[in-house]
Amino acid sequence: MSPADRPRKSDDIDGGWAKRAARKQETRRDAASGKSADRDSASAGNRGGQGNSESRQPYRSDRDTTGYRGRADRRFEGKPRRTEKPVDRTSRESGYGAGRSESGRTGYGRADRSAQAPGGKGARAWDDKRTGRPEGRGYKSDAEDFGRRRSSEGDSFGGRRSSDAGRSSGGYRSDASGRGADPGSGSHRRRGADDVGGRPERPSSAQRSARSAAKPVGAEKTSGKRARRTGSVDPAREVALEVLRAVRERDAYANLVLPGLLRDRRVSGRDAALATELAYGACRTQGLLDAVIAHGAGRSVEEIDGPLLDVLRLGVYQLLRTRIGAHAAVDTSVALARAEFGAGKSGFVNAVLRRAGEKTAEEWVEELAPEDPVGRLAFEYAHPTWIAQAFADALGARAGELRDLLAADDDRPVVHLVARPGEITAEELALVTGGEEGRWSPYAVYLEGGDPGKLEPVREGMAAVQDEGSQLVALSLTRAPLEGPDGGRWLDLCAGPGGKAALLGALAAIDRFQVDAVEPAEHRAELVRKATHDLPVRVHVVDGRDSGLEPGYDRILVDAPCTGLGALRRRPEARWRRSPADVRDLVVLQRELLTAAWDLLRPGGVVVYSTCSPHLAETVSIVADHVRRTGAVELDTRDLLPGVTDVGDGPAAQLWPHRHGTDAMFMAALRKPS
Ligand SMILES: C[S@@+](CC[C@H](N)C(=O)[O-])C[C@H]1O[C@@H](n2cnc3c(N)ncnc32)[C@H](O)[C@@H]1O
Repeated sequence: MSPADRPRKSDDIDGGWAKRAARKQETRRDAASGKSADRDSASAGNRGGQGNSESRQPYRSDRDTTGYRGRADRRFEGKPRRTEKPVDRTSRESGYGAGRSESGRTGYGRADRSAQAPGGKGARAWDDKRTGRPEGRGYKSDAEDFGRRRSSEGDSFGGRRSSDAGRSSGGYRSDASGRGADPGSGSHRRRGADDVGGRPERPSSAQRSARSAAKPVGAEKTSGKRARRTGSVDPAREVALEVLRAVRERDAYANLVLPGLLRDRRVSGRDAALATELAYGACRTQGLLDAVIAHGAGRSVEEIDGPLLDVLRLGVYQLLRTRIGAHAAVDTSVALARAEFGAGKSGFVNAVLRRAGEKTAEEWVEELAPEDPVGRLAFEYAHPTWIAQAFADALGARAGELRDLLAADDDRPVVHLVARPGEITAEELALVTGGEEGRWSPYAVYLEGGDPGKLEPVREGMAAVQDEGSQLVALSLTRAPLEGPDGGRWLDLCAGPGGKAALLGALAAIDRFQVDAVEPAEHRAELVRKATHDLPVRVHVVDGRDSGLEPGYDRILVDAPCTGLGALRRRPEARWRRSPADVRDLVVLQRELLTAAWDLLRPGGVVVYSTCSPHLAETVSIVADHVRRTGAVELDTRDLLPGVTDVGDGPAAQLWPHRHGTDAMFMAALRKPS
């Protein structure tokens, strides 16, 4: 039986988690104060194969009546637990249709208005006029709730989509599902010329006072005096604009830049949530936005100055993909442009946005999308056509699911945690975090919101953020049947940043096995070291194609460098950075890495080849070529994923965001004939 399949849930979880967390803290304190290493090793558990038998089943033997259950009950007293609440998984995981309106609009207008005028009566009256709700009916608290939420993209900040907020905050749900879900109804859906026509509405006094503290983007570099004088740019949009600029000018990753900016500018709560939505949303939908901008400007976007284009993208995103009021979208964009470039260019921004606001997103799709079905869907869901085509090819006979897939790809992913085997069970982790146990991996927990970095089990290294699909890849390696006994030599040939190496290491520790982890990039190797520091994992900073490691491994994971097309939802700008040329380059490396792994594998051993891309050239083509060249025996990978449905016709397995709620991970298990 592989370690992954051992009984994992304690009969009684009292004491286990809390006691182990306390031990870890004690160990760290002792280490800091130089206390005996003997006691450290005795109390910290038994890593790296040096331990006693407790390391094999630590959470079974580890009980304490003062422990976990009592503490958890006290800690979560009065709070609803997600495990006790029926959850509409289908709607959350296939996301788009239920979670967002058909038009892709999100409910950020509410948060936005609150951000501009916290509790401000003027802004609220305006809001209520447009929504038809009785004045003052609780939108502020909805927005606050929304502001506290986060996405897995945002690392430490960010908001979840309106529908998610609605699920937990009651009042907002009917609003989102009623008005937002129907593309043809509701006061926010269609904006006539009166909404955006003429000059933008003068902001309310509450809006003006909330904005007055804001310092315009790039004020120091560009037009500081003018910017300070106008003083009408809100901090959320300033930050979002800076993210767009960093992505465009420096090829930065939005989800790496944003948290630092929010911290530096002290933007938090609702403003942080709004900044996150605007920055990520505008990055993600760039293709659609640019088509509308080019149409409105009467020239291609390449002919528009980059910084000005950023302002336009931010504005058009608000107009087409959020329920932020048209006048607020235009007004704030014009203010940003004026602060940055002066009155002349702000007039250009005003004109382009007015044109963009003359139609809904659906109407722009009707007018501007290509006619072929894949190109049209790609345009509608703001994906490059070649990527949508690659998805359709990988879906094969079920290419009819392309719309669902693209929609799920546009949705913010739910945060998945992995409960480190031997440290904490998924059941315990779900209770501690208020999360929900995963559907497919015995170690997965879904988190509704919040910053996972602040959770105690994560801080203590007992759990980590990891997509459930990635967990299944690591588990499939440990479950694959070998010929002959497992000698306990495992290899992760492409390990950085170490998510799968950590799960493999935790499972290996239970059997006192050893994992070698290869990563050629030093900074990524350092991340592997951090992720696996208390596990039996040795990190080698070498090229996997020429590692110099001793052959004879029982199990090898080749989680190959790939285009990442299966994880686009995690990297807002990624889809516009990739090109078909990347595929051509990467398949060469992928083939070479799989060959190198094969040479390091013992007869009867198993390689799992995986990618976070469903592109056929990176997946089944690589495997078929390898089988042809080496005579590898292709195992039925579906057998290694018990309970996971709908992963294809085999022998390889393909996960999908719209079917499984995971990244689109591909995996194939290959055994070397004895
Ligand atoms: C898809 S990522 C692996 C993710 C990792 N398994 C995890 O779960 O955290 C691919 C990794 O392969 C590394 N890589 C790139 N070229 C490589 C090579 N020639 N040999 C080994 N690893 C390589 C990349 O630096 C990257 O960290």
